[in-house]
Amino acid sequence: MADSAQAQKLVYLVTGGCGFLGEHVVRMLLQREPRLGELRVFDRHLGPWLEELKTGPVRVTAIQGDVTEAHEVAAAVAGAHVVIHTAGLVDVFGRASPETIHEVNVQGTRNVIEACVQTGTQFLVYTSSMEVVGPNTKGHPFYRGNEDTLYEAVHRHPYPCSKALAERLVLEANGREVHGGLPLVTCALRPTGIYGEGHQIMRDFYRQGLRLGGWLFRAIPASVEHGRVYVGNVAWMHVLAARELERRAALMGGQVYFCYDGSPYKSYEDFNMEFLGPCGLQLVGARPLLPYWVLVFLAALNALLQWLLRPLVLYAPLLNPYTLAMANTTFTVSTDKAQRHFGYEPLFSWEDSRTRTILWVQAAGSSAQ
Ligand SMILES: NC(=O)c1ccc[n+]([C@@H]2O[C@H](COP(=O)([O-])OP(=O)(O)OC[C@H]3O[C@@H](n4cnc5c(N)ncnc54)[C@H](O)[C@@H]3O)[C@@H](O)[C@H]2O)c1
Ligand SMILES: C[C@@H](CO)CCC[C@@H](C)[C@H]1CC[C@H]2[C@@H]3[C@H](O)C=C4C[C@@H](O)CC[C@]4(C)[C@H]3CC[C@]12C
Repeated sequence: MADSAQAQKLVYLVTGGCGFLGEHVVRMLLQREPRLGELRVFDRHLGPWLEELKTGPVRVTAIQGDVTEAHEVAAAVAGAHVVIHTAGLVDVFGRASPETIHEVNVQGTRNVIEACVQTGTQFLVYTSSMEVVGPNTKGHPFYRGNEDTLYEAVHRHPYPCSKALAERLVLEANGREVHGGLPLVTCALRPTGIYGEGHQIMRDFYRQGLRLGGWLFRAIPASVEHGRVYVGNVAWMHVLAARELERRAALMGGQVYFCYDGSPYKSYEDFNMEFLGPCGLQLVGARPLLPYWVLVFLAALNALLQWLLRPLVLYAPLLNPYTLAMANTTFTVSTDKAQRHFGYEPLFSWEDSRTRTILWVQAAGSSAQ
């Protein structure tokens, strides 16, 4: 007799499935979801690596589409059992306009929810962000916080504003009746800063260090702790949450979960050195080389230049008032809610996550030369 895993094959849709996190979610589903019958990968830009997945036992369907186009989303969602909505415009550098960020992150999410309701898809996992909570614009520390920790969430930047609005839409949609009469079950996962294979900012820091002869210069005090999580564990948490939403709908529906693992709490720069150090870079200075007010001045200058140059050229450096505030504010998470609600335990140890990331940085760095 066929067991239940064989009896019911499910159709999953991953929006943003060709992004940094999305690719890991896609690969994780193929490796670790026994009930997977078809995997739809929806993205504005499809990756060539998808081709190699099409030869495996699970049907992989690549769909080029835009989450801001409601009809494209509805066509992709129709017939899917589960949607993992990870597509988003991640921009804290001022590359995209606030309107575009809102359109993709908020309207795009609204389109996904409405598509679920119209077509009868019952389970929706949303990739939110720690930034729906903080760090806030006042620089208040969030130290080993959990989902119930009181914190003054004050957003001004378009990216966290959009993620907070989108998360609220997803949570409020929990319980809505979908086509066919069943209730929609939703939850939101809030990763801290994700790292791992495919992390473009890490690669950029590496290349910058190489250009500077192997040196990086400390700008942030080592005492500021920043939460980070390995991409493989974030992907695993999505797969588990999606799997358990059906069985534990009453418990998980409408809930948020911080996404975390055993990665050490460190400053943003010291954490990056865990990977960049073994790749030959050195971080100069036990303390920041420039006084904080100089960084504030440089960040403000960058913002001014960005505004002045906008009609002519896109000037979007790493340092701006928002990224400086983020890097300079302690924000760390410590929680067992995901473990209690759906049995999440990190799949990759810190040592494993570190080794995998180092190997990737080395390969990404050498391919750039
Ligand atoms: N990177 C992090 O540290 C981090 C932390 C917390 C949460 N997140 C969230 O995780 C998700 C994935 O982030 P990422 O770091 O992998 O970013 P990414 O830019 O690598 O991936 C996003 C993907 O979404 C796709 N996309 C963007 N606009 C689209 C549109 N209009 N229609 C269809 N597809 C579109 C992109 O092509 C890309 O493949 C985002 O929702 C982000 O807010 C990221
Ligand atoms: C002042 C610089 C000296 O070296 C350091 C600047 C670092 C910043 C570029 C990054 C510091 C914190 C990062 C963000 C954080 O990890 C969490 C995020 C949440 C996620 O939803 C998207 C990415 C990001 C905003 C991430 C972006 C880069 C930083 C601001």
